[in-house]
Amino acid sequence: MEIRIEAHVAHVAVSAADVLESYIRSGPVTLGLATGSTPVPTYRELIRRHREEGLSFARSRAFLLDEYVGLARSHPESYYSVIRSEFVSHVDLADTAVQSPAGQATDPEQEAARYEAAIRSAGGVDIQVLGIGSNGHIGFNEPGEHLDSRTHVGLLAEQTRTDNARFFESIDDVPRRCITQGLGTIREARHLLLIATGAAKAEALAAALHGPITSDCPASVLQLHENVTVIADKAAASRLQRADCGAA
Ligand SMILES: N[C@@H]1[C@@H](O)[C@H](O)[C@@H](COP(=O)(O)O)O[C@@H]1O
Repeated sequence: MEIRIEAHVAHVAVSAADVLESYIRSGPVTLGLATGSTPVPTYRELIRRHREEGLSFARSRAFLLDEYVGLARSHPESYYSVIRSEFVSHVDLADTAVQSPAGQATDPEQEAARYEAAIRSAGGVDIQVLGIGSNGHIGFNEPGEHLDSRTHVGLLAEQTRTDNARFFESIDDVPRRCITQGLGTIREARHLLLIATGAAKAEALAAALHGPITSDCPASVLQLHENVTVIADKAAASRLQRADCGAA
């Protein structure tokens, strides 16, 4: 596992964009994209490189990690909409090349199985961007999730609904269910790129990287993967062990 600790969020974005750019330039690539606020500066940096440096996504395709159940795709907070407004619509990544679970499917369980199969038949994800929830979730795999789980319908933890209420008018508008790639699905990506910024992530990041591998902290499955890059700002890294901080 490589851990990079950067002084500022802007440096985190540059560092994460560097990792992604090396894949994007290398040929056809399948990106795993995350939503949430953490990767937004990284996406902005990639958009800048597209506009100013000719970075092309024409040979890329992408799968999203997760989606709320019950929100129409047209809802501004559906992850289908968010990834387009924050990233995809600003670069030459074809809209049809970006897949996500359909949160309004009449049978969400069947949709989860379809999405899992779609990722597999595309040959899997080359590089998966991940954020981390303040409770240690990745995707929407909440504490208690089986470490080998596949794409499934899940319930959002109350902590997650509280954290995400800022994107909605009130907490009552935050969906209670989701379709998320499972921890086993995420672990099959060939490279995991976890981005963490801000003091609110410090506890969860330390538990994920240094604590026991346990479903109490879903992000601890990163310790089971051979190719992981963690990029954090100083605030998020403040609880990491001294050796990691010294290596930065
Ligand atoms: N499902 C998403 C995750 O994919 C994201 O990584 C995490 C952290 O979000 P943020 O980056 O906004 O802190 O929670 C959200 O609910």
